[in-house]
Amino acid sequence: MAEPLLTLERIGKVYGDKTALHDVNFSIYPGEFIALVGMSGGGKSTILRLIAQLEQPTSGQIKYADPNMVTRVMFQNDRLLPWMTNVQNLSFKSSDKVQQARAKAMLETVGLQDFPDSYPSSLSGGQKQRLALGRALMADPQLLLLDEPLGALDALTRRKMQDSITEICQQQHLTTLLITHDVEEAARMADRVIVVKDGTNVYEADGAKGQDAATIGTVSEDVLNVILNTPQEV
Ligand SMILES: Nc1ncnc2c1ncn2[C@@H]1O[C@H](COP(=O)(O)OP(=O)(O)OP(=O)(O)O)[C@@H](O)[C@H]1O
Repeated sequence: MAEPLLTLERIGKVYGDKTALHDVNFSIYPGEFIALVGMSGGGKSTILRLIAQLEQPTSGQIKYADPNMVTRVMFQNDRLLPWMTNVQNLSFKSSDKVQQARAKAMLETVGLQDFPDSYPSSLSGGQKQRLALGRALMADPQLLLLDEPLGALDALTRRKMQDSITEICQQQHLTTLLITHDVEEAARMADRVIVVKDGTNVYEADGAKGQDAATIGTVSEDVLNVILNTPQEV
């Protein structure tokens, strides 16, 4: 197996008198799609912020294969720039021809090639998230972090976006970490599903990416049981 892109070792995070994380341990390997699932308040977003180096752990360490690893985060809120056109949101109005060509190609990758010159306000919720994904990918991240990116979408759009994101991540050979409350989403999209509960990773299952509905259902049920009832130490 390849060397991990990063490894969390005995990670703890304390805010004042609140322990958000204690003893989190897992590795992320190149090219894999991991989903972190669990109930609200379990510590998923804190893990993501530590991996993105937006905050430092209180104890333990994160070992990065490349200390200058490029990460990008995609949030539920698209954070697009409303005064720029769609293509400008990707090129940041760069006059560099290569950057402009990359932005156009990226619009195609995320399925928005027909709307380069309109503004984000004219896009649907799903399309805005596609553009936000494209913007994150413009940085060529070694690790893509998805923080509940589909949480605000209606059920049908959400389903379509799950498939699109999985496909794009696979095509681009991205390493991806998804945070979601939605156990079925995790099972459908991920190679590996990690359950985070009460500040620690309590369970891990193979995901059902690219598999049939029955397999997705079995994985979801298994993971849901752990979240609701029967924690086991990894
Ligand atoms: N900046 C902070 N200051 C104080 N407590 C915090 C801070 N950030 C997180 N916490 C606490 O740490 C715990 C874990 O929060 P975290 O947001 O990581 O959980 P989560 O699983 O991502 O939840 P959600 O799914 O609701 O985002 C919670 O009890 C939360 O209140």
